[in-house]
Amino acid sequence: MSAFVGKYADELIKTAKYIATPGKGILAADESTGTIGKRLSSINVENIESNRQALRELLFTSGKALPYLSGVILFEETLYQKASNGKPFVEVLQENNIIPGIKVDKGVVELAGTNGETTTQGFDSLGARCQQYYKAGARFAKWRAVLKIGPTEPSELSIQQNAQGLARYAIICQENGLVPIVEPEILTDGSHDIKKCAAATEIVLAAVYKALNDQHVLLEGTLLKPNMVTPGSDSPKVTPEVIAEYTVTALRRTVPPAVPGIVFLSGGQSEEEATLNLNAMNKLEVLKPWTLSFSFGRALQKSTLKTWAGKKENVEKAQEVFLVRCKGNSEATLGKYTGGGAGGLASESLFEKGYKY
Ligand SMILES: O=P(O)(O)OC[C@H]1O[C@](O)(COP(=O)(O)O)[C@@H](O)[C@@H]1O
Repeated sequence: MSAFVGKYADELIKTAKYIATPGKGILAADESTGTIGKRLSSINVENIESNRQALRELLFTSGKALPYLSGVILFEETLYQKASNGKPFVEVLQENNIIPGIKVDKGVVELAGTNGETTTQGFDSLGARCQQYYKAGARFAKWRAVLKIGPTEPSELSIQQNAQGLARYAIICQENGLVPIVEPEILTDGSHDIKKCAAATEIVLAAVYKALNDQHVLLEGTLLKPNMVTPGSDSPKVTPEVIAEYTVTALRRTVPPAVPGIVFLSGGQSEEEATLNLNAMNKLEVLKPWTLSFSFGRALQKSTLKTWAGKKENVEKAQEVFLVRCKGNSEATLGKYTGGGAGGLASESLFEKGYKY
């Protein structure tokens, strides 16, 4: 069995490697219209295109924060939007050496006969959409599979369906020049301990890499976006060092060294927690053959969003707050974060029970 080496192979490898540059990470700004609506309503801002554009412009023109980013994930609407000076967002990012990426999944649907487990939709004309997105300047993609922990979950059905789905998505992206970010997110909901999360994470990742291999995916041209291994949201918290130990162990057991980078999701952790956990992983003195970095949505944007509050006069202040988070996470990719980033605001938990994206 060998990997598919199509016409984009060299470019895929180069792109994935660049995104995984130590000291840089990904801003996940790919919230679908429904999800961004929730974020905007938290600051009493209406979910209309001009407000979505204004938020994205604030982020993408945060001059000093941009050197800490290697990629930004966009939602389709944003890929074709422009800054208020008329420059397409794609160009704004490229000029700052940030690779534009695109969310290509279409959300999740329930798997019949399960206890609320899901599979991800979006295969219809996926190849054609990837071609269009490549033409528009995207060079990587994201597809999110969602799994949960329960008495009998994740079930074998959900593990297999989601692994196959991620692998099929990944190879279609590679055939069309986009580096696939493979995201099997195990939700943090529940009262389980960290060991249970570790076991679920290992089982899921092992299935994902088997499926990627079966579908001839070129691992060197992919990135992984996993959950960190933590206790369930209804269990007592543990230190970043414990999270780091369990997370890195699970990854070392399942993710091949051919994968250049692992970029974590934040999954409802507070901004500060997510940064401290990433930092602790990078401080661990064990062999880690991949870059460990971030692809945070909420944990990069929450305090920025609050500071902005939808008001033009707050843009500059909000960009300063965004810089603090980006710089802190950049330091965390090198194990050099000393903490205390943005004060109280950044320590608020972003977790919502049974969160529907
Ligand atoms: O359900 P949606 O709209 O795709 O959004 C899911 C969000 O979750 C992510 O995959 C991870 O975000 P978090 O870091 O906030 O957990 C984002 O990339 C994405 O915006």
